Amino acid sequence: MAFKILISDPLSEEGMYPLLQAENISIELATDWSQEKLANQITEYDALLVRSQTQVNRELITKATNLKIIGRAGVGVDNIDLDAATEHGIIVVNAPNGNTNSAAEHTMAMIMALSRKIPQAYLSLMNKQWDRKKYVGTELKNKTLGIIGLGRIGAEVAYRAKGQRMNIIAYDPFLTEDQAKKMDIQYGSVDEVLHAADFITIHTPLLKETRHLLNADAFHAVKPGVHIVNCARGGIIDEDALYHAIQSKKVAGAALDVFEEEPFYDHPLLELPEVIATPHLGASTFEAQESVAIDVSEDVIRFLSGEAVRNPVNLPSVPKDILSQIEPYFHLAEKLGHFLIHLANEPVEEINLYYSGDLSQTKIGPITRNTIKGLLTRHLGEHVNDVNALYLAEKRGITVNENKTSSTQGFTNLLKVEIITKSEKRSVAGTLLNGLGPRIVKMDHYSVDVTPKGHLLVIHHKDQPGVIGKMGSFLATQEINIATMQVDRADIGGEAIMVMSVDRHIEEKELRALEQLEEIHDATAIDL
Ligand SMILES: NC(=O)C1=CN([C@@H]2O[C@H](COP(=O)(O)OP(=O)(O)OC[C@H]3O[C@@H](n4cnc5c(N)ncnc54)[C@H](O)[C@@H]3O)[C@@H](O)[C@H]2O)C=CC1
Ligand SMILES: O=C(O)C(=O)COP(=O)(O)O
Repeated sequence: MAFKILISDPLSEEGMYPLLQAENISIELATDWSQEKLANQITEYDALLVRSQTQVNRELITKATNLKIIGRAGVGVDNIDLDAATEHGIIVVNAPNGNTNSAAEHTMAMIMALSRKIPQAYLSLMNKQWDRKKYVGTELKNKTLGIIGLGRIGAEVAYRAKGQRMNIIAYDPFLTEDQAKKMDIQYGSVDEVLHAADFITIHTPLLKETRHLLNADAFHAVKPGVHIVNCARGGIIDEDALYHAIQSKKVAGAALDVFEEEPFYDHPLLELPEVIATPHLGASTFEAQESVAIDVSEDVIRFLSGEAVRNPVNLPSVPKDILSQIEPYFHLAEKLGHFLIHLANEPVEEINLYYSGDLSQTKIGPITRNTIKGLLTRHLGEHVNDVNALYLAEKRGITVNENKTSSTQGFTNLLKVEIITKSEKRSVAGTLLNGLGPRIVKMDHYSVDVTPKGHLLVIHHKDQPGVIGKMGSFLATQEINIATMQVDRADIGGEAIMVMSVDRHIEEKELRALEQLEEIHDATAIDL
């Protein structure tokens, strides 16, 4: 199958090399397309690659009926409606590491340009002014740099600023006092950072909690003469509040790379001589662009080839070593879910998963998602995937419970899936046999040994002589060949089951004809 990839923001050509080399992938550049054209054409594409410009909003996602993956060649995903992507089963991946250095270096360049008024002095010189008094700056040495958000970029900025002999005070909800000590920086709350810092730099994502984090109240709390730097996201600073804080001289200056609305030309902030600005250039280096484009291209290729991605945004990421342990169970889990849903005669209200043996020792979330995907696909179709499976279950009011148990029933690993409907409880259990692959080993309270593959026929019948013969004759008259057969019963002469694998799909009318046989209670065809 050939996949079509649309690239709607400028990506490094060298970084696209993995895509150009991949088989079955065609690329189209849409960097000059309007949002309207994008919305009209997006349905043709399997993957969309963007940076920060393209607005991947709900409207676009709703029209993207074939889209499977959105790749963000960079960190911030605030231009992508993640909820809409998840609801539509579209995985979002980013490239979180490739531009860290560049963003940190740009931040340092901004801090230094701001402290020494380099852009203003340059402009003045270009206007044939030789003004040495007006552009007297401040040293960084022994000044305090307040960092809000000490993630990848914030930490790199701290490291570099220490090279400038600055004192660092930082706040991050994940930063402990111990960690701060190890990094030889001071730990502080947001208020403490605001009070102590001569320069404040922000390195958080734009979230509900960080929107207008630096607002009029914050500018009220800062040290007079503070310099503000934002190379993270527009919207974290309230631009009007910053304008007033600079006008009132509470804030001495600001260096801004990002803005609430981009492109950003007409805001009064840009008319203030204390403000220096760049047009969102933090990640714009050859090195960073090549790196993020390679990372995101490789993840898109992995995903389209059915492999696990490295940098998922709307799925919890799983460390590589754990993923290699659990990936073999994905197939078993999906087949168990798909098998079990055929046994439900009423809407499912609850799904319980019981993990035992080796499985009780590992990360089970991704296995659960694959089980639910298998279960829901029967009625919801192929758009269910491990990105939206849990969301779709929840939307339908189905409760999903995961349990780890010690009861292995003799297997080294066992996954039992149970569904509860208004009036019944049905279950199926499977294992991964070393070297032999997945097996279904239990159906309700019956023991079986079935490879979850191909066309299966499940029969509930009365345990009495001749039933198997009758079944065989009936199938023979329909020219249905039996490949394997399993039988189990509760008690002699009581309720029994047969699970057969057969060579073709069994039609509904053939199932109903089977049920006309006296000893057969019900017959279900399951194609796995
Ligand atoms: N200007 C540019 O071109 C670039 C901008 N960025 C932006 O820089 C920001 C940081 O990127 P990374 O360091 O890679 O991300 P990261 O995820 O490694 O770090 C973000 C940190 O912010 C912290 N945080 C979250 N809420 C907070 C709050 N309320 N107060 C304080 N800290 C909070 C998190 O705990 C995390 O440690 C992102 O917004 C990203 O989009 C990234 C690359 C280039
Ligand atoms: O990675 C990020 O978050 C950035 O802001 C970089 O944005 P860009 O890819 O240069 O449009």
